[in-house]
Amino acid sequence: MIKDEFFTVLEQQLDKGFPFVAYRKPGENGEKERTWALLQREAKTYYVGDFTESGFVFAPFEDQEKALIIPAEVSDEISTEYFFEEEHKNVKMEAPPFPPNQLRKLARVEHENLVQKAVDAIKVGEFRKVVISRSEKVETQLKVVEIFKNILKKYDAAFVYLWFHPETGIWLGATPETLVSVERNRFKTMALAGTQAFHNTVEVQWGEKEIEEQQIVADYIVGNLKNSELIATEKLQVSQAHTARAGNLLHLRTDIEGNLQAGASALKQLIGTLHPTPAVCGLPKDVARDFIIKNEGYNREFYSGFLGELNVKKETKRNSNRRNQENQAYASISRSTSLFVNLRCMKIEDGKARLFIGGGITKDSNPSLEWEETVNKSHTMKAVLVK
Ligand SMILES: C=C(O[C@H]1C=CC=C(C(=O)O)[C@@H]1O)C(=O)O
Repeated sequence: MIKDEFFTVLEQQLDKGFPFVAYRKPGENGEKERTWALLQREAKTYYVGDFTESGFVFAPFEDQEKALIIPAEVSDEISTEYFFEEEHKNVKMEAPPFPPNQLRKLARVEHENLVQKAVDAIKVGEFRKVVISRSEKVETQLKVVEIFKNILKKYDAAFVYLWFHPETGIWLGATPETLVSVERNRFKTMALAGTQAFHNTVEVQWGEKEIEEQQIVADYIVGNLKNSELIATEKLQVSQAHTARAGNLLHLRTDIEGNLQAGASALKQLIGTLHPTPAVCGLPKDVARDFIIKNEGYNREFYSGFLGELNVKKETKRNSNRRNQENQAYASISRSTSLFVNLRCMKIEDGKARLFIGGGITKDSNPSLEWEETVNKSHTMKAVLVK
């Protein structure tokens, strides 16, 4: 489908009030060459049951039972060509001129106080790490589809999306974090944490605080996978932590992959094991989650939940080795899943954008630097709200 037609169809779907998602995946294998959309044919609400369904899922931070799905069988799929422009890639470090300074001062004090409270709780041994977040409302003159086009233009290394559902409203984002991808029985995940601003190079030094913060995430994921009986432990591969760019930011990342045991409930259990990771919640998970819910003072909704393709049909052409069929290509159909953590995202409310941003707190966190980090992270979405 040609680009203009693709975006017109999205606008029409919004006008009708029917659920849809448009997205582009990062990654190799030409995946980022196409932008896809799944358009539900009616306004009905569907929830994920046992994760054997096929479609696109959108799950909140807190209650996995409330994960919505746009099922493949009641939707139409369309796609258009890759849409990324090199000159838009470098996000300006200066934020666009919003919101008003007074509001920001108050938000800063509140955020720094909460970070300090978290540091104090860590120092007395209540938990080791917690992710503290906030939301911020900003003006935008752009229509939703124009914002999505900006996201497509700027962020080629992220999973980028525009989601609409009458139950959730409109969400957009450009996330650097994979929750899990599964193809046949092979799964991949990552431990992503630690942040610094990108200044034209990925050859950077990391401080002790960031190294520890990311190590906690990696150890947690690897430890839980090994204990879960869901995977073949001897096949688990864990990379060294390396620097990965996400727009105007850099993070530390460990890649983890392995083989998933067979069984209909394996994917559901794997997701339950991984979500929410200490990259968005904390450690130990339950105590950190309680601290977040009690203290953050707002509802995260779908921020730091997860989203993506669930059990979508994939056709791969292979050459048969059988003697009398030599070189004859045959297609095999498999199912693949690509789920991402919903970070660097926003919700459109009354024509304004509500941005969601957070950061990992450990015993060494400095409240004022943590505030600055959320401001830097907010630029990922602010940069697409202006022409
Ligand atoms: C929680 C967020 O980022 C996570 C992912 C990467 C780095 C993070 C950090 O350095 O704190 C966070 O754990 C967010 O962007 O809102």
